[in-house]
Amino acid sequence: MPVMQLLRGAVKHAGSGPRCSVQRVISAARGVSSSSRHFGRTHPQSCADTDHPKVLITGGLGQLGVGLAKLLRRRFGKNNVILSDIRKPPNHVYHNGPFIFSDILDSKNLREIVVNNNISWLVHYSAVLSAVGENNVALAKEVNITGLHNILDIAAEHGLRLFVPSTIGAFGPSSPRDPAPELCVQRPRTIYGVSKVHAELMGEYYHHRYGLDFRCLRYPGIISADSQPGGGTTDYAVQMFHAAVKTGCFECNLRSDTRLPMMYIDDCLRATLEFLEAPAESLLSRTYNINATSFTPHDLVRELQKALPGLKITYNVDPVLQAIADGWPMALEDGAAQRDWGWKHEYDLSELVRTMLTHISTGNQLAQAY
Ligand SMILES: NC(=O)C1=CN([C@@H]2O[C@H](COP(=O)(O)OP(=O)(O)OC[C@H]3O[C@@H](n4cnc5c(N)ncnc54)[C@H](O)[C@@H]3O)[C@@H](O)[C@H]2O)C=CC1
Ligand SMILES: CC(=O)[C@H](N)C(=O)O
Repeated sequence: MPVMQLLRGAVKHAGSGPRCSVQRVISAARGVSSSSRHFGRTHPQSCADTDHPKVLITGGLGQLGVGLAKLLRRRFGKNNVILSDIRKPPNHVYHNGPFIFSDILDSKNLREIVVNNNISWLVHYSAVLSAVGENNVALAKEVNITGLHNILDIAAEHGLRLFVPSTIGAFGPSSPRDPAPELCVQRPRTIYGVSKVHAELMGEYYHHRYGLDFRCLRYPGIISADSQPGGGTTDYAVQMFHAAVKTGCFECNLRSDTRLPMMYIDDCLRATLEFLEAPAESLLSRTYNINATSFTPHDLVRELQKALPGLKITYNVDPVLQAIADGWPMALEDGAAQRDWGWKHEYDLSELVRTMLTHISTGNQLAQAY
């Protein structure tokens, strides 16, 4: 495909987009002049492959961002990974590496951050999750859809490698549930799910149309010990661990037989890094399922009671959350991720429970010691 034709397409796109200017695309195109780097169809390695990438993480103060920053900083160097969010970071985060304020709805500010810091990889974690989204649809639309549009445009203009997580919530009641394949009917009934299907499709469109190095993993519910979940349907599982250790009792808001795909945070973050580092030519797809374990509240209680026999659980089902969970898959089919970039999970339910209990108990002992 002649480069000029592609650039014309890019300029046309920029002119019609709400926040793109032709000037910016022309500047991007200048960087392309000797090859079809940014908007070409050749799907190039968009970061400096011989160097460490310079990574920006949006929404970095949520359940996943701080852990990912820690992992990426170990690999690429502390100053090459910038966390950002619209909230004030706790002291330990502030002192552990670069942090800046960034509202993804402010595309000018976002663009400045990308340019001034020479960003080459963007991990887009900002989002409003399923439970909060059903409570505030307008906010979910703004953050998950308008915010994503800003991110896509900036990533395409500046030739970034862009990672956007999707979720089990991108499937719905009419999707196959056990397991959900990579490609199937996706008709979610939450604004969160709809926005994530939109993100998958828009990212893939930008990849095919402009050569954006878009990468997307559908995460299961993530279980972590030292970061709190941000308002999702799978939050009960993380809360149950903390309550089990601290008080010995817990009221669960999902039915005891609700089976959902879950993953320990270390598996999730490792998957993200391995996928980000995978050579572009090995990726036959741009959106992959990843799977680890699946359990019900009842399974989790049984496993926890092996270590904490006195644990008492009651059920007070939230009908909104239950309806969401009932429309989600019980497991994800992740053969393509295994085949294309070598994905393999490490934590099954018993290993996950053992690790979580160790972390939470140690954290509590340390907290008591101070
Ligand atoms: N935690 C989980 O179980 C799963 C998470 N994911 C996805 O992974 C990503 C990260 O998830 P979590 O860390 O759990 O989310 P979270 O809800 O804990 O954190 C999201 C962060 O986004 C920030 N944010 C909200 N509005 C913003 C704005 N306008 N500008 C910049 N930041 C803004 C919030 O302040 C918050 O720190 C999300 O995209 C989520 O959909 C997908 C599947 C499972
Ligand atoms: C599975 C997710 O995407 C998230 N944890 C939620 O429950 O909304």
